[in-house]
Amino acid sequence: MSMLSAKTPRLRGGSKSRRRFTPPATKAQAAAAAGISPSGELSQKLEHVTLFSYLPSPAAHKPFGELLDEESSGSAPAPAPAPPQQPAPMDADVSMEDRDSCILSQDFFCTPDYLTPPAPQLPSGFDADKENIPCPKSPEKSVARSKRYKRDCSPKDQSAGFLDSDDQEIGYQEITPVQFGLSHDDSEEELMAQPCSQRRGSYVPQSARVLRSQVTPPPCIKNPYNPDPRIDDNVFCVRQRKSSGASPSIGADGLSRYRTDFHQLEQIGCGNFSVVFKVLRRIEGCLYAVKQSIKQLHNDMDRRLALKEVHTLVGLGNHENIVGYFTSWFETDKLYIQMELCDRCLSMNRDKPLEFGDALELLYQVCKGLDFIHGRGIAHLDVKPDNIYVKNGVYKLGDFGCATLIDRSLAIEEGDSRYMPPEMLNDKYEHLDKVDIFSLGAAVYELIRGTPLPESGPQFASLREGKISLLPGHPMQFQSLIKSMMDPDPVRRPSAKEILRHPIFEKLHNALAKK
Ligand SMILES: Nc1ncnc2c1ncn2[C@@H]1O[C@H](COP(=O)(O)OP(=O)(O)OP(=O)(O)O)[C@@H](O)[C@H]1O
Ligand SMILES: [Mg+2]
Repeated sequence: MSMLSAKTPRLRGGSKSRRRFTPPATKAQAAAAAGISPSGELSQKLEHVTLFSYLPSPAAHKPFGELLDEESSGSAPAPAPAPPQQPAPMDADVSMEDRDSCILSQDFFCTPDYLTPPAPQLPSGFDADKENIPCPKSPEKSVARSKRYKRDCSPKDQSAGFLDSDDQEIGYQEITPVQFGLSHDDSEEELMAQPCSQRRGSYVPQSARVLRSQVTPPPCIKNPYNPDPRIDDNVFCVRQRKSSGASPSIGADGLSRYRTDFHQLEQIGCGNFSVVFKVLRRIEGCLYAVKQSIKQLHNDMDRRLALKEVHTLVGLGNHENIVGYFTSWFETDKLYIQMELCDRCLSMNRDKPLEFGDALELLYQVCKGLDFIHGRGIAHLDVKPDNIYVKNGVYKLGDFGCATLIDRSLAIEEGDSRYMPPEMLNDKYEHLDKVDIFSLGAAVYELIRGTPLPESGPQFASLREGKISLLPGHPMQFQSLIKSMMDPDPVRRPSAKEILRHPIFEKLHNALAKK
């Protein structure tokens, strides 16, 4: 009986859905690795975050709204008598979680959202009836990576995608965003400022708003050692219309780090969870890609899930065939990841089938990337043309949002079902490295044929039974390699290392050796 007939393949809300599986026996380890335990990674990975223990006063634990109530009514209840000194709770996990959430909501996300006003702005005729006091809206719960939807975010629709996401946050937070002085390279900030300036009940003090309106982001500085022809020289000519005073430090006091450090050029991509922009780092005069989460990450769990990608990239280190990582930070409840800028991803120009030479090169280089990550005990789990980028002819694996440990000690999140092997559909996770091999085989197969892989139906099933159509114009040796990568049995699929040693790459090896 084939693996597929053992269990009907499930469709997960379309090809883009992801499922999360946490092995019951390893949940505690997963939590520890996610930084929930006292020895978790979070404190080590985020340079500016210190997860030390605050010993907050009872007031410090009060919800923001309650503190506002007390201040505004001027009748803060007398503080409760100090409780007798209690020994620290024995449940280390619980206490650590408390401490984390305390830090995460203040120190960690040092953004305008968390500025505490000197007094709330109450409507006139306030009658001291507490129930009538306007409070900030409660955050809506969101799940970082479970609700997948793909918005129309073609690179042409750049501003729409960006403003749309910002509108959401403005609408929800009722906060005046950073308003830089408007210079002609900042039309986007100008647009952001408009709806907010008309809002009532902002929780940002007037003085802070005035200060921000006088701040202009630092200019972009040309780097003479990096004459990048992709950068339009006009970017460097933008003059500051207003003086910002000590502009280099403005990122630290709640002002936008993104806008302070980067000049946004254009949107270059969009996934189910993120929008990616081509940016110029002002101080360096160099181009980067900055990936910004679409959804606001309101709660700790969302933020930890989003950080998985960052932690994987940091854990992996550098490799030519893995997209380069620089830094990351949270801002307005979104995660920003600064990465190496690539020219495009492979799903662009998909209408033109990949030629044999290019397919071979692609297979070889991505296998080198996979061999590197598998060697470090990590599986990508979302290998597909969308997540393979090209830069100067070099193929790079990106989007580590689904990556996990091969030993299954972390939660497993499935990637795009079009490239998913049969064992994943049957909840068999014993050979996670071979999941990547199947997905790469399927991606190359799709790119060679030039037609999208099915999301369901008989063709979807037969591909997972090892029945792949002939690829005219491609050597049989190559076709059988692709077929072996898509073998229904993960054990029979070659490893990345074995693929790299395949005789078909001999010519490539020789060419490389001659260089
Ligand atoms: N470093 C980069 N350089 C150039 N383009 C990039 C880069 N990173 C991402 N992109 C583009 O942005 C798109 C979306 O990025 P990414 O896949 O990381 O987002 P995602 O929301 O995690 O996607 P998914 O829907 O696959 O989960 C990519 O398909 C690619 O076109
Ligand atoms: Mg992606």
